[in-house]
Amino acid sequence: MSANLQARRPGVRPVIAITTGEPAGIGPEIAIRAAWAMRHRVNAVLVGDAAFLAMTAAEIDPAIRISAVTTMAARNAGLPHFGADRLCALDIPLGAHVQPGVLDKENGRYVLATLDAAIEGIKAGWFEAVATAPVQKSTINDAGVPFSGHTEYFAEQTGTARVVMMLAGQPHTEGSAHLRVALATTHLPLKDVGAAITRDGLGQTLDIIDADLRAKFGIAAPRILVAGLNPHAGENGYLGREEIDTIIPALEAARARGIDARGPYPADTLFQPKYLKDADCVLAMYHDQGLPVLKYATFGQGVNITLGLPLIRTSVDHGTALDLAAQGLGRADCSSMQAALAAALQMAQASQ
Ligand SMILES: NC(=O)c1ccc[n+]([C@@H]2O[C@H](COP(=O)([O-])OP(=O)(O)OC[C@H]3O[C@@H](n4cnc5c(N)ncnc54)[C@H](O)[C@@H]3O)[C@@H](O)[C@H]2O)c1
Ligand SMILES: N[C@H](C(=O)O)[C@H](O)COP(=O)(O)O
Repeated sequence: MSANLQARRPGVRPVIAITTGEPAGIGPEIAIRAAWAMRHRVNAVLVGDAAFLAMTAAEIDPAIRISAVTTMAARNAGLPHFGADRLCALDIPLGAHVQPGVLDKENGRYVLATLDAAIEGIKAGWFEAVATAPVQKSTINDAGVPFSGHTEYFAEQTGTARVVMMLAGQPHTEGSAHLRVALATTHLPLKDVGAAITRDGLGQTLDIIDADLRAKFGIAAPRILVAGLNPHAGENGYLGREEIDTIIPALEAARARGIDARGPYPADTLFQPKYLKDADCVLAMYHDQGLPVLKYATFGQGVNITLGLPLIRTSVDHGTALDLAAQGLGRADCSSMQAALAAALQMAQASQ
């Protein structure tokens, strides 16, 4: 794991960057609403085009005031102190005019520039953490930059060889335990998943989950339940050999290192209270094995957390919702953005 990039400022209220995401989606709206609703708890700085954000904020609520800071000013003098009567925006100029709900590849590099500014700001000590609003992965690719997700981008930009995507949330069903689902692979075509699951890779993934659940979530002895890859966890090799050849040896090696990793369990029956009640995290083998379950249970309240990074990064559990953005402001729920901000704050405070 790379050295921690964050400056430690004990006793100082953490400043959280909110990258405002795809400008034609709901990102700017939910970022503004969440930051404004939580301004007495969190020092949030919106990262995006300050004029566009001010215009959007004025339409949401004329009481919202936004003060702009340029990256040059922040480089020269740091971020100014700002109170709870306003939001601060770190100004990153748009590439093109925004029409809500309509993607424009001319803004693909703008979105990346907001992520780069957040990383620069964490390294420079302007921010303690970043919470990201959703981006449209295809638009960044259309702009000529290969991009599969924030998770991979933050890993690359911080020189981190392996990170882990974990989504967490409180299920809507009353009485259900808090659910955390981590992924052994992230944004990959399904045909490439099998080859991407290796003993070493799984071992490193389990090490990261175990270490971050201890350090960032205060869980003294994390218990991780691991799903198989194949139907019925391979049915003793008759429905696939990845469990026997890769997953079971990786789990045995992890247990020998002191990690409480159990499985592989058949993924179709793993997500039931009997197993989940004593688990701190479920490790699914691929995106659509784990996330549909998590999102079915918690959609709109969940948080996406990148484990293993040398900085704190959280995000929402949903995408750009272009369908809602096209209908105008006021349709999107900002609860997940608020949860992402709260999680970033909690982790930043835990690491001070
Ligand atoms: N953190 C991220 O950057 C992130 C996360 C997920 C998806 N995405 C990207 O978003 C784009 C669109 O993805 P998608 O269509 O699969 O999923 P989506 O989450 O944007 O939309 C799925 C459905 O949920 C609804 N929805 C989403 N967020 C909502 C909110 N806050 N309030 C109310 N309803 C909401 C939408 O209207 C839609 O009906 C893709 O490019 C995807 O890669 C980004
Ligand atoms: N896999 C995430 C989800 O479905 O919610 C989403 O695509 C965001 O991924 P990044 O955090 O890597 O952008």
